[in-house]
Amino acid sequence: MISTNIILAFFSLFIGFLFFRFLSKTSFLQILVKYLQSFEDYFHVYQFFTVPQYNEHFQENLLYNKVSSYLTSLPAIEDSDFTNLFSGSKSNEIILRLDAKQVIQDNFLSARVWWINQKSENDGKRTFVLKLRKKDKRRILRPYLQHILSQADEIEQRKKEIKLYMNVENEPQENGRWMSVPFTHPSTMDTVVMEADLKNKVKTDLESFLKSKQYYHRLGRVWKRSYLLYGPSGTGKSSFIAAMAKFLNYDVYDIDISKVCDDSELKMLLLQTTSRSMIVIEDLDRFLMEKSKAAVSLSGLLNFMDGIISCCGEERVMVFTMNSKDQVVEQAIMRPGRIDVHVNFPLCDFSAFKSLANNYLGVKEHKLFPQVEEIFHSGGVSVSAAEIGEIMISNRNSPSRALKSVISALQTNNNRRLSESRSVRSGDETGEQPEGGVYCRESVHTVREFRKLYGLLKMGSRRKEEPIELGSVDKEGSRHGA
Ligand SMILES: Nc1ncnc2c1ncn2[C@@H]1O[C@H](COP(=O)(O)OP(=O)(O)OP(=O)(O)O)[C@@H](O)[C@H]1O
Ligand SMILES: [Mg+2]
Repeated sequence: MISTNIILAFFSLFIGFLFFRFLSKTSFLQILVKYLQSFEDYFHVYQFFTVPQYNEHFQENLLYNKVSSYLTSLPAIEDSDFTNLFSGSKSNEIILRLDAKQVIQDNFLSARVWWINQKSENDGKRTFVLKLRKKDKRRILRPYLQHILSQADEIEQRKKEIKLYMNVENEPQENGRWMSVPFTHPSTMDTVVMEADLKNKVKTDLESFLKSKQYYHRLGRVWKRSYLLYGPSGTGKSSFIAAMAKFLNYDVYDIDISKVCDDSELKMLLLQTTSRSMIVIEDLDRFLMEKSKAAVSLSGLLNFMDGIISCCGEERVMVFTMNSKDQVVEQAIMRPGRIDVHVNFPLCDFSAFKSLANNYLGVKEHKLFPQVEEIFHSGGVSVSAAEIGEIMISNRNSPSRALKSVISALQTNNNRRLSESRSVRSGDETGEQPEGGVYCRESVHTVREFRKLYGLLKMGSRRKEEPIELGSVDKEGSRHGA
């Protein structure tokens, strides 16, 4: 009797095991859910809305294109039983498109809607048909269409090829005072060597700016965000501008202020920029030092920075660069609201060196690394990522040779710095900086820095906007990161 029970127990376990295996290996559950849903759908009243490809005058219906972009971005299209694959405009891009009569489902505000791709058998014209439950229509139709429009805009923005605009002297071009070329700078957020935490903070800041349209409008403020990238020459400021533009997929308007003949032209240049663009003024410190000779006045520049002349307060990011902000006496430039985020670009330290070795030489570890680390930690090294990068590029076929060259360059640099500091101590205090004029200090993260970022993320709750210092700075404006 006991043995029969044991056999029965084993048998039911075996049947149970087979059943679970059947469920996990087949789509039985999916089929069941699908049939249950179709059964439920049977008991609703539906409304249909068509979005034809052309209007009655045979003009293209822009809404059709937007719906098409939106639908191709839905995860549901990947999950449908079959779908069309096409190559996109970029070389490695593959686009999924609905087939004729294909239906896909979308969810919005907890309601289910369906899109049917119809093709007329008579004239081949296409139409998207939106099917939704009558009881949901009043609640979701308008917000859903708005959602489609904004999503489609975002998709278009991401697909757009970005351009670099430069201001030209005297001769107005097709784009007014701007001349444009495709923006092909190879730097990206991945290739710029920078402390990971700092890079993430800037990315988060940019993302949060993109989402803040309503917030800025509610405050009656121009929807712009200004960044100051400062640090010695060759530390990656311009490369980072390119990376930011690619991250946002914004066109870049690079203003050469020496080519601007007066304040009104500067205004004009700003007015001729499009929304969703990045406006760049490099070497702002140089302009400030030579402003008595410059055609643009300080107040013209301040107005420009405030963006008060911007016609409609549309989405713009402004980026300024400086080698050092210590020399800037015009604190009005730095006033909170004019420059919102300060990002420090320090000279190279050991961890930045390791990232460069990884990027440029494909080397993560090497027996010469401890020697390089020792030189960095002995202090007094002042080299930029650009200098190290150049040595690595010219020796890229032999990582060992590249590292030896870096070591000898660091040692020479170190000795030079030592002898210079000795001569300064022995009374030769001319006030001039050594060649390169750059310093190297260890990286320090202050609690304040994190608090500031935290404040930034809670932008909506801040009463008084303050500039945010990303990357801590010591007295000499140097900090390290990788
Ligand atoms: N942090 C970095 N990460 C990766 N590459 C860097 C970095 N800094 C500099 N480089 C390399 O060095 C070169 C010069 O960098 P970049 O022009 O961005 O420096 P910069 O700070 O703008 O200098 P400057 O103040 O002289 O204009 C570029 O080719 C870039 O690839
Ligand atoms: Mg530069």
